[in-house]
Amino acid sequence: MVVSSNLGFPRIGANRELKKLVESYWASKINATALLSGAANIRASHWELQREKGISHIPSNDFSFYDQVLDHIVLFGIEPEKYRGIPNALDRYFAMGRGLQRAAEGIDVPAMEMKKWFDTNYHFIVPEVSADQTFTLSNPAKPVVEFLEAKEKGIITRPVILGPVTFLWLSKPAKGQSAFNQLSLLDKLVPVYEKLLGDLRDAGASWIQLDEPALSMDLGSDFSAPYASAYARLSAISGIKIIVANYFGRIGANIDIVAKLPVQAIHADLVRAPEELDTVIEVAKKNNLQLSLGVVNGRNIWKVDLDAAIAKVQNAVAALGSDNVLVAPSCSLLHTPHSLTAETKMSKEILEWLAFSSEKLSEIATIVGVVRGSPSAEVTEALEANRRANQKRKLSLLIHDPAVQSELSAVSDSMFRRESPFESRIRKQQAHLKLPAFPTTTVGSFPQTKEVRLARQKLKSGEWDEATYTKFIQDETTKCIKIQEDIGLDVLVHGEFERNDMVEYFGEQLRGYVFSQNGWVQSYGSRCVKPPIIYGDVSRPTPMTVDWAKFSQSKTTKPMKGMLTGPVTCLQWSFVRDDQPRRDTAWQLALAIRKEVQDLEKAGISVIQIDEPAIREGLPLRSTDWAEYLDWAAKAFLLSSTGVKDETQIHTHMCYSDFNDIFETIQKLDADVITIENSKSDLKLLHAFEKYAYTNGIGPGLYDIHSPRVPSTEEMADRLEQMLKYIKADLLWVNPDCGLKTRGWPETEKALTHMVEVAKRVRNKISETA
Ligand SMILES: CN1c2c(nc(N)[nH]c2=O)NC[C@@H]1CNc1ccc(C(=O)N[C@@H](CCC(=O)N[C@@H](CCC(=O)N[C@@H](CCC(=O)O)C(=O)O)C(=O)O)C(=O)O)cc1
Ligand SMILES: N[C@@H](CCS)C(=O)O
Ligand SMILES: [Zn+2]
Repeated sequence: MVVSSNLGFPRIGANRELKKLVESYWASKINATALLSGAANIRASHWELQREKGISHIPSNDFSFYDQVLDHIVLFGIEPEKYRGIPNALDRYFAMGRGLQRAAEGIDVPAMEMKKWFDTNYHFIVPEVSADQTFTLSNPAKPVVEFLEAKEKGIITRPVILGPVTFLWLSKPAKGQSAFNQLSLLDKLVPVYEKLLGDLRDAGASWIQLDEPALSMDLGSDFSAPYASAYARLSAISGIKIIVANYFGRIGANIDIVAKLPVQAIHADLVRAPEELDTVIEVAKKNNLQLSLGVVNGRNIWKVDLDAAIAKVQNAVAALGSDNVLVAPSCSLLHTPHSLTAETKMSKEILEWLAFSSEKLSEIATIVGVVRGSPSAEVTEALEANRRANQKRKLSLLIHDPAVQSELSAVSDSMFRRESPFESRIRKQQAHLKLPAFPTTTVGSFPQTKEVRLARQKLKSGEWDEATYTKFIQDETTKCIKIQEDIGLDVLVHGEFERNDMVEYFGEQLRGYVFSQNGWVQSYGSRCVKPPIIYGDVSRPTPMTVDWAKFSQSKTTKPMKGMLTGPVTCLQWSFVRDDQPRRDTAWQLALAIRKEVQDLEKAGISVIQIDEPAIREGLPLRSTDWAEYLDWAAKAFLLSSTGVKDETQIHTHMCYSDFNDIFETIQKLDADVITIENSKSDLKLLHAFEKYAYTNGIGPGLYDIHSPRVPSTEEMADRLEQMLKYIKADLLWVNPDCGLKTRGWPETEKALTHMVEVAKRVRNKISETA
């Protein structure tokens, strides 16, 4: 019988209960017991929900207090040395995620590096391994504990574990270690998996899901033998069935690796790679494998086309037999919100086109109900409702806007270029901005305190009127500007207090977008985002940020940056329509932002930052697809940014990624200044400058903003010294890694004071030696 299955459920809870629990624990408002029991309640309700929805293979160990990769670091006993002195296991765990500073106990540890999880907006903690690394299974082991927890509730789950090859592929050499082939550690890691799988079997598990999304990447033949040998050992464990899950992309040439895996089932992402259906069926048939078909999109929120999905499943059933087919989401549902239940305010017409995680489970159950034959009345009605909804979406008058389409077709080459090259622009800009050497700035946001968030909640609930809210935000902005002046920063920002989020805020003001009330998705740790939804052609009915920019500039004589989110980031961090190429949507966004940039310039704003933190994240997983993406993505940024005079200084900002791969594209964006994350990745970014002589202004972040830890002046001065080895002094800016919205005020002021002190020191040093 065809099996309904799930690869992972969003862990934050229907109303972000996990976020609230974890943050209360960090603030010492609840103790560990309350945290643990709250978490157990969340897990129980998710397992129950999946059972009610009719899912047979329900995942466990998809829950995490911070990040699933961090969980594996603990599971395999490879916490870096510097955290081992922290006595309490939970505090040690969180310290790795977010750093810990407890002066009284002499504890001062930074967070481990965080990176984007493949091409998603989820961030994972990067495991650190040394060439002589040893691994031990933690006791108790989290996957076993959570399996037993579900079993006690009568649910036999399918534990989800990150596969050994992907785990090592994601890891990096520990600090101080020179590069080595992490795969060489596989032989030492596999015994830990053997023990874990054996323990899970003894606990009563029959299926285990090993996630190997590295199979979506360009791996090369070096990976073939390690995959084969690791999985040969794991499949020798009797009494357990293994499903290897690939997601986020096509398997491509790695199909040769997959075909040799001696496991019981494979999962393929047929949303990202629909063209691979025949290939995976063939491989499954030849190798006597069960096949899990990822036919419901785990990365987007549109209702599935049930007929198309059913046809794919029927194909597989015809070839493999119904006992060998599983129906699944394309990837874990971690990347879509919990459920549509709370959406009471969205346009009914659009709401009907959507499916969040819970609704996706129903879609899976419906597919299975149909392919099993003799569908119930409920299944038949679900199928018909799906057909009606998708048909209505196709024909809806809300989607197409001829004005936007004609503007898009009128885009010309000159709209991708500034008037003059950087060398002459920067002279004109400097004549008017008169900035010192090593100008100091910040990336945009300042602490989004509880008060700021509550103010917005009061506005939403009607407790405050618009005028009261605006006055509150104006006061916050004014205070923030004064603080920056007191600290001595050179180019100021308004602090972004009026924004709930850097993408959602724009989504709320653009046509072609709707936003949800409760469509939260985990971004990292306890932090969530509510991606707005692009359902149609995008345009800007009225200026979006000009009033705030004018207000802020009026409060200071220093340059105030206009602050916008770039088109690729708006695209990447929204749920995007799937009925036209992403390029077209990005360029529509770019045209809207271009108008905003021009309006800011007209309003007297002479420095405008267009953030593109997600440009690297959008890079396709396979390098053969890079050139096409990079071309349209760079053009989207250029389209948004080049419609201004030479005198207007365009900044951009990037974070959360390894940028070495796209350095040439960063140069092509031709921003006058880029502030770019750098501090957590051990200055790896700077090595790119050995290859490429970057020609425009650049501020590699001097400190990590994800941790409440205050970096010392010396620490940042050292970093700046390092940077000077790679970057010409007259191009170098001094700034943090990213915006400060997640920080508190006390640490923000201290850290920025140290940072400005560093800039002053280096200016003095340079003028002494001149
Ligand atoms: C820069 N980053 C961003 C990414 N993606 C985005 N879409 N946006 C980003 O900024 N990806 C990469 C990184 C990830 N980094 C972060 C950093 C910080 C957050 C974050 O702080 N998220 C907030 C939610 C932000 C938000 O939308 N706030 C709203 C609603 C706030 C709220 O929860 N209100 C409460 C009431 C008030 C209260 O009690 O606090 C409620 O409704 O119950 C707002 O400000 O109005 C978070 O809290 O997680 C995300 C990604
Ligand atoms: N301007 C934004 C960029 C974050 S990536 C901020 O400062 O929060
Ligand atoms: Zn950033």
